[in-house]
Amino acid sequence: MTSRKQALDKANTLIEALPWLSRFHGKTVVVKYGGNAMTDPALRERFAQNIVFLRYAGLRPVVVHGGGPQINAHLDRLGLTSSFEAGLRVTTPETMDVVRMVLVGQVNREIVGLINSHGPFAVGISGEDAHLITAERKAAYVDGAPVDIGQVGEVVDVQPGVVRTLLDDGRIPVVSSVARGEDGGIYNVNADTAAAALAVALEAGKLVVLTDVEGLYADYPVCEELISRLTAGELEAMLPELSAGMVPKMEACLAAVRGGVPQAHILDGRTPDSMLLEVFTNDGIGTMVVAEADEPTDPVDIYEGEFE
Ligand SMILES: Nc1ncnc2c1ncn2[C@@H]1O[C@H](COP(=O)(O)OP(=O)(O)O)[C@@H](O)[C@H]1O
Ligand SMILES: CC(=O)N[C@@H](CCC(=O)OP(=O)(O)O)C(=O)O
Repeated sequence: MTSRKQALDKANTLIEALPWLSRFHGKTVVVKYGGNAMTDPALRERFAQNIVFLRYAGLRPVVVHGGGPQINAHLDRLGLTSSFEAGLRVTTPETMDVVRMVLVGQVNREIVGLINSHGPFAVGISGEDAHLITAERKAAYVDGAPVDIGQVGEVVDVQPGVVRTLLDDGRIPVVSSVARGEDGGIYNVNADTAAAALAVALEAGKLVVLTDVEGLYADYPVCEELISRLTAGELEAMLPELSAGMVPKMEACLAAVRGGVPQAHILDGRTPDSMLLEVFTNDGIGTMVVAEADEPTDPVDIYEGEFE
């Protein structure tokens, strides 16, 4: 039986969520779900519950998913290899076929299915649909020298109408990071980059990036100093030092806050309910990026501002 103390603790947790519920009610939250955070079935189910919880709590969640490990597994099965430059997959036409098939045909369907076991919410779309994401060939450099990374896309336009329509209809859009090109081509956009571009276009209240580390470490790969909060300027200064997958991730957070999204978060997708803890409790977890040092992120500051 639940003791009086346990019951009070539960009630206090719910009450603690109240100012956060008030602050984020009706706000769009773009959640980037990374391929490395999707590998455990129990965590995947928990992720779907968290997303549906956000929806019932009155937020407007949009999921943008990756699937790097799943693409790698499929390439392996086909006996194909691919390499990465500056955290981006070198994408030949043959690789592009696999990327599109795995992201749109497999990973997107799995996430939609998981969410829809809780109700008729999720609708899967590709960035190609209704001109949602338009990209052009991205120029890449390694040590200052240009390198050909093939059909990797740089986002040049986002038409978020289809996502807004789904949100207005109470749905949860689940978006694959494949984009159309104005040249008639198809482009492989890093999912962190796609999520940030969509968050800016939707004027989201928050970008949440779920991955397989606690957040951004100042001392990677030692991993003892987690950075809990940093400004866009501080992040920009760190970018040249970052390695591998963290490069597109942190560039995405920077682009989001510079594009007007008030806060961007890197959270550990291996921690059950990290999204709920981040959105609805006073416990800061992971790494938060804000535009300026004095950016108000506590709901109390917001109330004072509003009711003075
Ligand atoms: N400074 C850093 N702090 C944290 N992780 C880092 C850092 N630099 C590089 N990494 C690496 O980046 C990885 C996350 O990127 P990635 O593997 O692309 O994840 P995802 O599949 O979630 O997009 C981490 O697992 C970690 O190994
Ligand atoms: C250009 C580029 O690198 N695209 C990524 C798209 C998927 C992705 O971003 O997946 P994660 O979020 O799981 O890393 C790729 O081909 O792996």
